[in-house]
Amino acid sequence: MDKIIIRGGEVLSGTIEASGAKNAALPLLAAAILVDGSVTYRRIPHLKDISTMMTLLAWQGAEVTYDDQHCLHVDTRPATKSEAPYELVKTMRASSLVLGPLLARFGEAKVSLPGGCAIGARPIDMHLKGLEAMGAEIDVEQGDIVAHAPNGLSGAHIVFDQVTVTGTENLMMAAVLASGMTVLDNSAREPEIVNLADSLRSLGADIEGDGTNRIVIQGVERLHGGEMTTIADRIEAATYLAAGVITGGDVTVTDVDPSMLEAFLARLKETGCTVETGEDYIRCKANGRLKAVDISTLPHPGFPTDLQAQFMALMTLADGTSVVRETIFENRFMHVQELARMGANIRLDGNTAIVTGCERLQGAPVMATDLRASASLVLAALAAEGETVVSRVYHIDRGYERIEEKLSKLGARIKRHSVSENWMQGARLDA
Ligand SMILES: CC(=O)N[C@H]1[C@@H](OP(=O)(O)OP(=O)(O)OC[C@H]2O[C@@H](n3ccc(=O)[nH]c3=O)[C@H](O)[C@@H]2O)O[C@H](CO)[C@@H](O)[C@@H]1O
Ligand SMILES: C=C(OP(=O)(O)O)C(=O)O
Repeated sequence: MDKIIIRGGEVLSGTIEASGAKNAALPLLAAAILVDGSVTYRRIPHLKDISTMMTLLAWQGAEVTYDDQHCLHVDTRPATKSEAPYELVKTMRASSLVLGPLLARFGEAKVSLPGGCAIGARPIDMHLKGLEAMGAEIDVEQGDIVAHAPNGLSGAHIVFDQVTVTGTENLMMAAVLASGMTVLDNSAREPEIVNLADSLRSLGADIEGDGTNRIVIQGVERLHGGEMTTIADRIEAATYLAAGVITGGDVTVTDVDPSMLEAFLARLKETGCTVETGEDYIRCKANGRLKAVDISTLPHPGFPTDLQAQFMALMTLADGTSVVRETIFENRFMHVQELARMGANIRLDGNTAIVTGCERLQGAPVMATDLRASASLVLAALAAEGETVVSRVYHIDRGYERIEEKLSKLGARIKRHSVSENWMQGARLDA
């Protein structure tokens, strides 16, 4: 288990490129199961969840080859297994994404249920209800979802009770090869869903309305091979912009479409930062102490839950009191206690955190508990006085490609140590 050591107090400035998005690349990779041909993937981030998905596809019998770190080829035509076993997918929440594609392709699937995680329950009942409406028979046996559609899937009208990102992706993929028309109402509108729909269309799928509440899919006989390119990781981009702002700096992230981050950038402007955007870049510059701003997480185009922890880190040093409301995940406040160890003043009340900005944070040993909670600790550490040691950084590695390298490029003093080394002796950055 690696640790990241940060000596705070450096003002970050400069320019970095956004990586491809984990949350877009995973559904694109799952979609390979539907394709009767070879798919070339571009801008695939080098992350643990991605290698888990590739291992799964290879285990099912697909040919998976790397061109370089960010480009790979997947051909699922040789695949014969319609399963996603626990041992292979237990660390990847997105394992449920292969359920729709496997069922569409093989008429059967056995997929290990994603467990709960630190941020809360991760139910998939709406995915299952949708697949049943399309003709599947589904049982849960010993932690696995066992699904059959011996006569194939048929189009259906599905109204989601609640906006679900993975649910929308799963049913959209299942519907692409189903017979007839599927209508998905109250669909999620995240940019990652548009990325998936665009990619599937380029391989022959008939999908309309992605990016809106209603998606209409007319099933087709087959998808042909081709290319899929992952969109920029908007959450990663926003995290680096926040790193600039929390240290009083000026950071530009390139290769990212700013329209994906409107809610976040609007709140950042309210804190008093200067935000400049171009077609494919975002620049944020701090102008003195941030002002406190309230946020409430919502499905896209609302403020993303995946940025709640990072925004809270900014608010720990803001002038005034901000109210942070989490409406998507009941337990996504694991960072609060760790931020408190660094001197933050945060009171929890149900799904709301009341953050009273303080003058300074102090470095401390802290523990990462989930992906974005870890990012918030890194942000706090960059602004804190002294040294912070963040342990359990495997959480960060699920979503941030080369984080030390990127932050170092912006001027941060950050280093990774593996516990196999004597990190207590070798870790200090003040040499
Ligand atoms: C709407 C939303 O912001 N979704 C976030 C969610 O996506 P993810 O796809 O993981 O989760 P969903 O969008 O499906 O879940 C949204 C909400 O619906 C509930 N639910 C979902 C499916 C289901 O069958 N039954 C059910 O009750 C969940 O408990 C949650 O409260 O986590 C990802 C990782 O942090 C984020 O990138 C997504 O932005
Ligand atoms: C929690 C996240 O991912 P996952 O759904 O893979 O757990 C995230 O991307 O913030």
